[in-house]
Amino acid sequence: MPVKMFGRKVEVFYGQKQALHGVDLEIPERQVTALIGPSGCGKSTFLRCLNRMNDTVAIARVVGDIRLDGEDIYDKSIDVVELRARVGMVFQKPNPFPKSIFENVAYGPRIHGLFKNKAHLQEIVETSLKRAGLFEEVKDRLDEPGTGLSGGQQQRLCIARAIAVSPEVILMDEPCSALDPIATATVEELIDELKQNYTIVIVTHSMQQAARVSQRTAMFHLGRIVEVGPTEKMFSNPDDKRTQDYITGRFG
Ligand SMILES: Nc1ncnc2c1ncn2[C@@H]1O[C@H](COP(=O)(O)OP(=O)(O)OP(=O)(O)O)[C@@H](O)[C@H]1O
Repeated sequence: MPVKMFGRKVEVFYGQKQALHGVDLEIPERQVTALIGPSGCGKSTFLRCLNRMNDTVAIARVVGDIRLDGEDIYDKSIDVVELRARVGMVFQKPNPFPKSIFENVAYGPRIHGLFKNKAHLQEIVETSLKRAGLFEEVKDRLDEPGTGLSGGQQQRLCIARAIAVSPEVILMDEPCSALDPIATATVEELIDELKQNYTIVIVTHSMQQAARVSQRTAMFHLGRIVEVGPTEKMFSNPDDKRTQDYITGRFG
């Protein structure tokens, strides 16, 4: 698999406190990479480096080399708005805008000027909702508020919103933690389908979820990656004792 993104010697500081220490990670194209590890080990911090979300945290400082298709995403020439369209994000808590279902998905294409005319915008919205596995459930009420959907539907709406700007990479920070088991299963199936077209990086606290949806897993501990490899191996025969202890529930 070609490498879509990589981080090399990534260090992140929040003020004086160092949250990541020399993290190296390659993200293969069109696969799902899971980031696991105990609370506070730096998973979300690393995820947020991949689309420069840490720029929004005043005290955060990122050091190291992070590349998308070989290009340094922290280079001065990089337009961060454009970067975040290429590397989209889905958050823990579904966060639809207080707008209609249609406008939630149309928002990105509107601000990025990605459509030729009204019919084209409609087509983008419909395709994105279909890819997010939500279209059939909402096609008759596209003008109703996105906030009126169920939690699982809202999260798929947020995935449709991310997809609408044709991202290459989708970052997901515990996307199912606010969902019930049925909605979680639907979103997990969706993630599995999405990897045909997108590179996905997911932070999860659920070992079962990491095992179900990812092909590659990176285990974080105290701001470092202690082990990374094919998910199957990580969960059946890990090399590092900390991985073994974590996946068997002995800590974290
Ligand atoms: N905005 C911030 N300001 C200060 N410290 C922060 C900030 N965000 C994260 N940290 C610290 O950085 C470290 C790593 O946090 P991070 O959220 O990346 O961990 P995590 O592995 O994603 O944890 P969790 O699984 O609990 O979400 C923690 O010690 C945390 O307290």
